Amino acid sequence: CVLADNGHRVTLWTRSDAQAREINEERRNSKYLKDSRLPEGISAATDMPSALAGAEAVIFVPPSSAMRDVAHAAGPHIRRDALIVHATKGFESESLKRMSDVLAEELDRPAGEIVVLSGPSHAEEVIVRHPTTVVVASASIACAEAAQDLFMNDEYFRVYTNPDVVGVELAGALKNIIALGAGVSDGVGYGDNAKAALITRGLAEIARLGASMGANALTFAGLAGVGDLIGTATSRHSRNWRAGSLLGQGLSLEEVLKQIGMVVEGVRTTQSAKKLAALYQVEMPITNELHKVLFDGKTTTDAIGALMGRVRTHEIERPAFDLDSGQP
Ligand SMILES: NC(=O)c1ccc[n+]([C@@H]2O[C@H](COP(=O)([O-])OP(=O)(O)OC[C@H]3O[C@@H](n4cnc5c(N)ncnc54)[C@H](O)[C@@H]3O)[C@@H](O)[C@H]2O)c1
Ligand SMILES: O=P(O)(O)OC[C@H](O)CO
Repeated sequence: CVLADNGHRVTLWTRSDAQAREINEERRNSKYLKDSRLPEGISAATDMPSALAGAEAVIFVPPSSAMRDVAHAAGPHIRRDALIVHATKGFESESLKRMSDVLAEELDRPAGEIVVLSGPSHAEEVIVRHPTTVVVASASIACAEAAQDLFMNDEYFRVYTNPDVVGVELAGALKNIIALGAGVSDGVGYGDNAKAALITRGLAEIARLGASMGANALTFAGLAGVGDLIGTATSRHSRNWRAGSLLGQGLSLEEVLKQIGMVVEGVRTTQSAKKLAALYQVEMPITNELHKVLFDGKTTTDAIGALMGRVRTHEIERPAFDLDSGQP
C-alpha cells in the first residue's frame, strides 16, 4: 500500500490462487486486512518468475520459518541490481541465523547489502494510512537510503535509517517474546503494573542479549526496540499479544495457535532465544519462564510467581568506585 501510494507498481507473490484472485478482482485481502481496499497499483501473482520479472526492489515478508525456501525459489529470478529488503521478525530456528544472513546465503549476495525494515507497523493501521514510523537498517548506507526513498511517504509513513542491522533484527524478533508475556499477564487478569513491569524488564533482557551479540544497545531504545515492543505488547492487532492472552486464560498452545490461524513468531523465537541465551551466557528470566509455559506445561500463574520470587537484585549496578571520592 505504501509503495503503491508512492507511485510504484507493486506485485505481491502468494501461494494461494484464491488470495491472488481476491486481490486482483475485489481489491481486498480479507483474511489479513478485512474490508480495507487495496490501491490500484497493486496486483497479485502466484507465478514467482513473472511476479519478480524486472523488479527493481524485492521485499521479503514470509514467516521466518519459510524465509529460506521462499528466498531459494526467488533467487534465480531476481535482477542482480535489485534492492533487497525484508520485514520478517524471527530467526531460522535450526541454525539461529538472522533473516539477513539467510537471505544473503540464498540470494548469493553480501549480507551488507540487505536492508531490514522494522518498527511498530501493524498492517491493519498502515492500510488505513494512520501515521507510522519505521527504521531501515543496512551496513550499506546507499542501500538503507534507497529503501528510505522507496518507502518514505510524507503523509503517513516516516522512515529512519540505522546502521545497526544486528540490533534492528534482534530487537524486532525478540520483542515478540515479551509481547507474548504481556498477553499472558493480561489474560490472567493482571493490570497495568504487571504489564509495564514485563515490558520494562523484558526490554532489559532482550537488550542484554542483543548487546552480547554485537548490537548497539541504543537500537533497543529506538523504533525497532521499545517502539515496536509497546506497539506489540499493548495491541489487540498483535497475534503475539493475543496468543499470550489466550494462554493466560488457560488455553493450550495447540488451541491458541489453531484459534489465531496466522504466524505467532514469538513461539519459535522463545525457543531460539533460550538457545542464544545459553550460547552467549545471558540471563533471560522472562524468556525462560515463558519457555516453560509454552513447552513444559508450567501454568502461567506459577511462571509469574517464579518471576516475582526471584532472588533480589539491582536495576542498575552501583559503580565500583565512588565517582566523587574515587574510593571503592
Ligand atoms: N502483520 C504485520 O502487521 C506485520 C508487521 C511487521 C512485520 N511483520 C512480520 O511479517 C512476517 C509475516 O507476517 P504476516 O503478518 O504477513 O502473517 P503470516 O506470516 O501469517 O502470513 C504471511 C504470508 O506468508 C504465507 N506463507 C506462510 N507459510 C509460507 C511458506 N512456507 N511459503 C510461502 N508463503 C508462506 C501465508 O500464506 C501468508 O500469505 C512475520 O515475520 C511478522 O512478524 C508483520
Ligand atoms: O501481529 P504480530 O504480533 O506478529 O505483530 C506484528 C508486527 O510485529 C508489529 O510491528
